[in-house]
Amino acid sequence: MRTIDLSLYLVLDPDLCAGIGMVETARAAVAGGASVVQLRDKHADTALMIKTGRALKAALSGTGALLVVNDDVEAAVAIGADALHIGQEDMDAPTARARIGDAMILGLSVETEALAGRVDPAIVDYAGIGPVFATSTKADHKEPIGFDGLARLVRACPVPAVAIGGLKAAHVGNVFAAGADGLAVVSAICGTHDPEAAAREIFEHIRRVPR
Ligand SMILES: Cc1ncc(COP(=O)(O)OP(=O)(O)O)c(N)n1
Ligand SMILES: Cc1nc(C(=O)O)sc1CCOP(=O)(O)O
Ligand SMILES: [Mg+2]
Repeated sequence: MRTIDLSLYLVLDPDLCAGIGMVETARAAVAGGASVVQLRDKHADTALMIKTGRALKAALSGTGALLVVNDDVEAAVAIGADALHIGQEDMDAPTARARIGDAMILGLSVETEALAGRVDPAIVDYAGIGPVFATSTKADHKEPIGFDGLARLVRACPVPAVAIGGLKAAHVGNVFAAGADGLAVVSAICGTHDPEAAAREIFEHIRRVPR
């Protein structure tokens, strides 16, 4: 059984993290309560993804936090990442599963109710659902779905779900009320003057959610 604690899911951005770097940002966020760290670098080639991913894997070792690699299946396998995350336009889920084997967690982006209903729980372990709000972090994001849309997609989706897109600490209650298992954030942590404190603030909101 491939399981993942989606409660506080940090997605790294090399530009927003430029001050202290992605590895130090990840370390700080995990100290503040992040349960997952995704390496997302849209400009890196596979060699750089592998180099950064290995450094992240070493930094996360022993913390319990999981390392996810975005888009690059070859890098995910070479790093020995805990998970690969793909979008609808990256690769189909059966192909990704065949490439990563049975043990690695597979996450899939889902932007509509129809796509949520088509997720195969035998292949995909969690869904990234969004964008909840418009965000400048991802220029090519789809139409925002809001919390009502999030709730609809979560209901239609047969696997655990993490909400993404424009989310901040103040949204934690709405995210869990919509039925999601956690929130994925970039700018709420990356590039803040104190990523550990930023993560801790979100984590404290999560701890107070009645579950
Ligand atoms: C947790 C999570 N959810 C959604 C995405 C977006 O994936 P995708 O649609 O493939 O877009 P890019 O991130 O690759 O630009 C994600 N990365 N993580
Ligand atoms: C990486 C990503 N994927 C999205 C999606 O909707 O699939 S939105 C997004 C960026 C989220 O950044 P921020 O937390 O700074 O708004
Ligand atoms: Mg992608």
